[in-house]
Amino acid sequence: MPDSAVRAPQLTRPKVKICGTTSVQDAVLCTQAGADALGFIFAPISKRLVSPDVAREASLSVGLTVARVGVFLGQGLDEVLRLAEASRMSAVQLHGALPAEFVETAAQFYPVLRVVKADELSREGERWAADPRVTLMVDAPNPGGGVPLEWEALRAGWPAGAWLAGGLGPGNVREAVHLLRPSGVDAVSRLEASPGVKNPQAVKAFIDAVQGS
Ligand SMILES: O=C(O)c1ccccc1NCC(=O)[C@H](O)[C@H](O)COP(=O)(O)O
Repeated sequence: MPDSAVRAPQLTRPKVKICGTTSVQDAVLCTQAGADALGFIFAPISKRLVSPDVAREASLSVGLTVARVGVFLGQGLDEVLRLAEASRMSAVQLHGALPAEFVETAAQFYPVLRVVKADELSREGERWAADPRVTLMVDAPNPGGGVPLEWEALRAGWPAGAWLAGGLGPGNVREAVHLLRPSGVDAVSRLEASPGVKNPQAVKAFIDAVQGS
């Protein structure tokens, strides 16, 4: 059966989040290329770690309509909220094994992009389905690792509204969007010249590919 016979056509294109912003210059570059959201990584283990001061300046440089998402892994709630506030984030992205209460409390302050692994999707999808403050994002086990997921295997249980990350780039994002119809896509590794530094051509090609999908 052709794909068009089993799925309604997507009426709106997925939002595009470009992660790992470490400079004002790259924040402006991604915004001008058409990004809907920029990710700023505050997880200390990341090779794309950004300081709150730079994130704040970048956040204030991109105008009203671009979301600024603070990315956290292995950090306490106090630290998440403190860094998000200091750097003028408009949302938080929470990785790792966390109790639902953690996510719930964070959602009282910021919209949450809750990152889950493929095998957590069903349980977490049910948990947050009725909560508009929490959006699920499915990512590879190693965030920022540039490794794509098995999209076909995700199709059957894909929840409405979920976002997709993991090894997306200009060359494969159209296929992923076609298969899963995510509400948003997120990428970093395949859009960089080096860790933490964007490749302008790759950023533009990625956003253009999503907008044309
Ligand atoms: O990218 C990192 O270094 C990182 C480190 C720790 C936690 C999260 C991290 N990235 C989060 C993202 O949102 C990435 O864009 C996402 O994992 C996709 O990355 P990639 O597969 O490289 O496109």
